[in-house]
Amino acid sequence: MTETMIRVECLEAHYGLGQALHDLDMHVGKECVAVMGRNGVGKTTLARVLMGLDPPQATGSVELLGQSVLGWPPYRIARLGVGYVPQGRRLFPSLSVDEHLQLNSRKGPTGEHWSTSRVFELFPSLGRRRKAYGDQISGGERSMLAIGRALVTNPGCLILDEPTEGLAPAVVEDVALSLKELSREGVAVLLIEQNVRAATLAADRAYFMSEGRIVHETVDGESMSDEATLGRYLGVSV
Ligand SMILES: Nc1ncnc2c1ncn2[C@@H]1O[C@H](COP(=O)(O)OP(=O)(O)OP(=O)(O)O)[C@@H](O)[C@H]1O
Repeated sequence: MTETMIRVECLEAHYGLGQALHDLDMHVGKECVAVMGRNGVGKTTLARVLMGLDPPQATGSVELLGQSVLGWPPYRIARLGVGYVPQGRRLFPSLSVDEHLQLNSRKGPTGEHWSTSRVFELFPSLGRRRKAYGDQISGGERSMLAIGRALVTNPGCLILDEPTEGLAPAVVEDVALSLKELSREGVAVLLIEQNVRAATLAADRAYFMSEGRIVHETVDGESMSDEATLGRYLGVSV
């Protein structure tokens, strides 16, 4: 058992009177763990709670990199060494690709391993668009930039909300394998995914969510792309 980098206990989250998360427990060590589930089951809500984003309102316990962070503002959680790739990417139209990366580059819990040039090695097509602005790049390039922007903070823990959405299959594989590699380097990676291929390639194990609850957790040796599991929790066939 590796050191626990993300620990969630008895987590509940509400949007006003509506409850989106129920009694969630999960833990992530220096590994890549996928969170899977259909649309609307609460995956983004979980990411927002971990990052301190409001709404929703949350109760319970969230420990990131050894600190109890529930109630902390997002900037403080980011400074602790938690990288975040939001759904929708949140890029700035008036900043170039280069500027997005330069603004976020810093030494983090894992040192200075991820530089701008290493991001461009990972995503060569993004490197060819380095002078383009945030609103001039394709959906796939936006995903790559959002991931790169999180990587250059050299996070100890990385939370990604459907990072492969909109990416071509070959790039999905590159991203998934680089997330796996990242986890091998000691980063805790929480990968929210609906792309089964990406999750299977990147993650060591998976939690499946339904209606705001964790309804299944893969056990040692259990495949997360098992046909019955995917049919039951994602409604897809392989
Ligand atoms: N800002 C909000 N205000 C009120 N309810 C919300 C808000 N955001 C999400 N919800 C509700 O919370 C529940 C969980 O939504 P969430 O976005 O976390 O699901 P998800 O699994 O990430 O879905 P998707 O894969 O479609 O992004 C849904 O019922 C959704 O309608």
